[in-house]
Amino acid sequence: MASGTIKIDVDGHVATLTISRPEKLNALDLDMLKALADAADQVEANANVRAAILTGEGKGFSAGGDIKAWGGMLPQEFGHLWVRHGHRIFERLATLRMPLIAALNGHALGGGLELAGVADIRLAEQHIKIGLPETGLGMVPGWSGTQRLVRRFGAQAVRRMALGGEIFTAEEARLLGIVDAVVPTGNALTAAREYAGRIAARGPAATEIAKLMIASANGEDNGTAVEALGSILAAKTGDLKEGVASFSEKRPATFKGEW
Ligand SMILES: C/C=C/C(=O)SCCNC(=O)CCNC(=O)[C@H](O)C(C)(C)COP(=O)(O)OP(=O)(O)OC[C@H]1O[C@@H](n2cnc3c(N)ncnc32)[C@H](O)[C@@H]1OP(=O)(O)O
Repeated sequence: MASGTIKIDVDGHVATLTISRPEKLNALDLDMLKALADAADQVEANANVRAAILTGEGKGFSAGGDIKAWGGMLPQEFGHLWVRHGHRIFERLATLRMPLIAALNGHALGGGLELAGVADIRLAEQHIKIGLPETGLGMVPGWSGTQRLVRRFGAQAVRRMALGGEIFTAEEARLLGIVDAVVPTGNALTAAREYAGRIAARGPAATEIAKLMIASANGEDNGTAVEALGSILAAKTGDLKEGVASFSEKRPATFKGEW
């Protein structure tokens, strides 16, 4: 039986994904990773969705990777099943076509902060704790805490959390640029819905394109954003229509250079 689920609710142009394993503060094990990937696929397949929200059920956002799931894992399993697999799923979420807002209703620690880090905007309730406590367990941050979070939050903030074990309040995290705004306890989801409505009212195609361009400028994409934009552009040309038609009609293509 799966350990927990990701609940999906779509309201108008906004999808809300809720990490639902409240009795373990939404700690993430392999089942939960799979559920996150499935949820990303579902939301992205819905052409009506222009903004998404990620939040947690109960009092946690996510207390990170499920420490108890590590028991008995061989080092190579840890590397492949846990870390590399997690990378792929976090990358899937970071590259959702629509902006993603993390509504931090509770603590975001370790893998929970790495998960919050895939979002485009982070809104945190005032009482929550934010940190990367892994080295205190004899482990390193493994779901891009030393990579994506360094690019997005800056190396110094990550050094303080990962090397010094500092746990930040929401306000400290805001001052460091880790979260974008602090809201009263109980208000993260409402604030995220307001922000999502603001995004959804803007040009959806332009917003998607801008998200790709920002990822590229921030060195997050290994060139794939340029490839995605180039494919969209090529797909709109008359040349593609002619190329596909010529293939089906088994004749040489006659290109007119139609953009
Ligand atoms: C690649 C990724 C690596 C990682 O992410 S490593 C993990 C990094 N995260 C942490 O080190 C945080 C671990 N959790 C905590 O330190 C504490 O929790 C909190 C400070 C977040 C909250 O403390 P309190 O409010 O007292 O709750 P509670 O009784 O400790 O937790 C409630 C239940 O949730 C389980 N739980 C919490 N975090 C995790 C976790 N990361 N992995 C597995 N289980 C977790 C507990 O064990 C317990 O469950 P039970 O009632 O059955 O004992």
